[in-house]
Amino acid sequence: MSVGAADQDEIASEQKYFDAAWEAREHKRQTLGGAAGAAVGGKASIAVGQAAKAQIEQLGDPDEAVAMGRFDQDDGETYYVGKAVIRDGDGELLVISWKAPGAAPYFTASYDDRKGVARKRTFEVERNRIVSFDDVVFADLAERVGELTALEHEGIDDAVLRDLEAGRDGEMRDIVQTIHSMQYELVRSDLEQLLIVQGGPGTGKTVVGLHRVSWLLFNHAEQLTPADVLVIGPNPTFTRYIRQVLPGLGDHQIEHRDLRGLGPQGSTGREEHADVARIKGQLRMAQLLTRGLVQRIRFPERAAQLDVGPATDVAASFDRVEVEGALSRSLNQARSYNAGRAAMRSWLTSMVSIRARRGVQVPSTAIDAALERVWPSLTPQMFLRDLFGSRDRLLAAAGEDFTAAEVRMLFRPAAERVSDERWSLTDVALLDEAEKLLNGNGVLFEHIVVDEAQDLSPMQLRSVRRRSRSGSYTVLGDLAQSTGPWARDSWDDLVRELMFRHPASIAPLKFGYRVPQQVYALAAQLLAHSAPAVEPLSVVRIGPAEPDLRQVLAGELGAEAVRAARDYAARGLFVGIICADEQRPGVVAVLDHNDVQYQDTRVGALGSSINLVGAVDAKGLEFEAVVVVEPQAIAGQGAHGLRLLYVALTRTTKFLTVVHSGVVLPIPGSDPVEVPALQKASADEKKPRPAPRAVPVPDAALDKFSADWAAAMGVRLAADVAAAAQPRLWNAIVDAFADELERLREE
Ligand SMILES: Nc1ncnc2c1ncn2[C@@H]1O[C@H](COP(=O)(O)OP(=O)(O)OP(=O)(O)O)[C@@H](O)[C@H]1O
Repeated sequence: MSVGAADQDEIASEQKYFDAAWEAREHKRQTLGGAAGAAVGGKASIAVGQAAKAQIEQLGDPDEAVAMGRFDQDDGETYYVGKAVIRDGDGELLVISWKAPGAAPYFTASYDDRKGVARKRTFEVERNRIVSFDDVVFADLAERVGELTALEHEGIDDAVLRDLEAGRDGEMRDIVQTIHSMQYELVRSDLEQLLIVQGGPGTGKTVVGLHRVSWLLFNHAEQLTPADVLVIGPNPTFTRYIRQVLPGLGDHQIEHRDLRGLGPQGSTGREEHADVARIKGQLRMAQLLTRGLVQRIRFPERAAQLDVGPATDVAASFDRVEVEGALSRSLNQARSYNAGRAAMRSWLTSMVSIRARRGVQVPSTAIDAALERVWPSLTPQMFLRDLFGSRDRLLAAAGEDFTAAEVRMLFRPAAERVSDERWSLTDVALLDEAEKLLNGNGVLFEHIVVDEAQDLSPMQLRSVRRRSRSGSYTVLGDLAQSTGPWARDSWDDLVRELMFRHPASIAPLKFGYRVPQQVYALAAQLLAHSAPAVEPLSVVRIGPAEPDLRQVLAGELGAEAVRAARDYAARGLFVGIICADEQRPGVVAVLDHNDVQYQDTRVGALGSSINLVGAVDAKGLEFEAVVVVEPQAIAGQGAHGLRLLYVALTRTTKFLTVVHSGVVLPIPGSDPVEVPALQKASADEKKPRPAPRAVPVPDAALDKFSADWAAAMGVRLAADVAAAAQPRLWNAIVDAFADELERLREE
């Protein structure tokens, strides 16, 4: 219930409390600011200054309200809950942090399990001024249990609905004030696990993942610093959309990366056929790369010996047997290609100094030139360009794992210069693999959040896995939105690829916060055809309008879409035009012809008014009004086009216009799907909450990982040893794997 005029006294008294807390917080900010400013020379002084700065950041914005709610316990105690803890001059707690265990009742109390809470109050504020508040008195709810709406049953109160009505722009906001108890349980669940959050569009997966990071940093400060956390999203636009959430929660310097840049070289938009993308996403590519790289280490064909120094003045010579012996030893002892190369260089340097004529100084360039002939210096980009640009190299590296046809598909002419080579999204994971083979593992993270994880290929998962120190992840995704070459119908393979050391669990989120009832009723018609195993979600609110379905001639799709978008924008709404690739030029032509200001999200950011978004890139984003152009074309984009259309139709928080040339939902005649609507459901329809599903950890999880590693490193090559031209070298490779396995076991 909301306050009326009679509650003004109550607001005034609350305001006094807010004012006092604000004074205390700002006083602390000033004191800390003084400490930060005074920290000039000296290590200790700088450390104090940095600590002070970090504390200031955690206080949040001076304009922000000191608290978002409070709860009154049965024992008469009242706690105000805010983003940061605030104490008065005597050290008395005025506000507790939402992340503190003591704040849990604010999020978890319900009418049937009050957790000792009599009343929960949620404030509506403008800066630090209280405008209104909503009270939930749990005893009242329990008394009227028979009359409760389904929303009240589920603990979704007026404050949530009010929050959802708020305007949207190009940046995601935090939801601290209204985190639902199911979301809160996920936010605070164990650090030491692979947690997979499966939920339909707009169920709050992303916000849950980000709030979980903030909660974990606060509650596991001894184990986790901001530098230990990595957040991975699908593309740069999405990363920009979410990147203010954690700073808004007081957590700065957390690394955000996107799949297009998760490696030593980002994607530069190379297009490739889905079949090629599919091959390149498979784990056997790791073996191909390993073999391809090892094959770069060899005694020069047809050469009788390896000479150091110019032909006219050779300083030292080595025969095939001794060079191959040295190559084997160097490879055997090394953890990476470049570490082996350094070992080989040391050997050459010391041997040359022994063999060179007394008094002759052999320049290091001569040693480098000889080394280059047997063990070339490579970057990931050089290595992959050479490999994909040579049928012979590909065939040799493919071994028996790839058919000749597959090798032909992998081949592409190499660009003249490495810097001109264009890289596809799937290349990024291969470049990352190459980087690991060349230089060993890079920075490791204690906790990794992976958003929109439903589309990741095994090679991309391997890229993620490589960055994990301990197997602690939060994976967010929706199987019903899984599209592309790696569309999946279960999380099993992802668990297999990512899990080590810690157990895995899959937890559902089922309440749809973003999409209004009328819009979801349309989108959910697709589910039975596109993802029959996935339950439609329960929508928490009714929107302002039915979907606006506009049929036009095929040639007028762009014009009508732009007209609809401009009308929405003229009303001050944040708009997304979502279309298939084939419709894009038509829409762009109309936008440009009419001088419409818009942002193309392909360039990596959202604008504040009209945005043009590809159906794939729309994943994870939301707008106040969405114009979906020609659903049939979106549905025709790839094998999981209906899922892509489902994504497009579920991006709006308020209005949806579908501009089509005849078909709104391109599915064979089907019965309408009953969408569970919390707004409409009666009280006794309350369903039990699904519990997180634990995925048992196979005893052999670590062994399995080791086996994968061995396979990827090419242990299967053992079979090739007999046929190999350089048996000693191959034996060394196999020995090197044994070494790697041993190291992994120790880890
Ligand atoms: N408890 C909540 N209170 C208020 N708003 C919420 C709550 N949970 C989610 N939302 C809002 O719902 C919208 C969707 O959230 P989010 O993007 O995290 O969903 P998602 O499940 O990741 O969606 P998608 O599957 O499309 O990626 C956001 O605007 C978010 O702020």
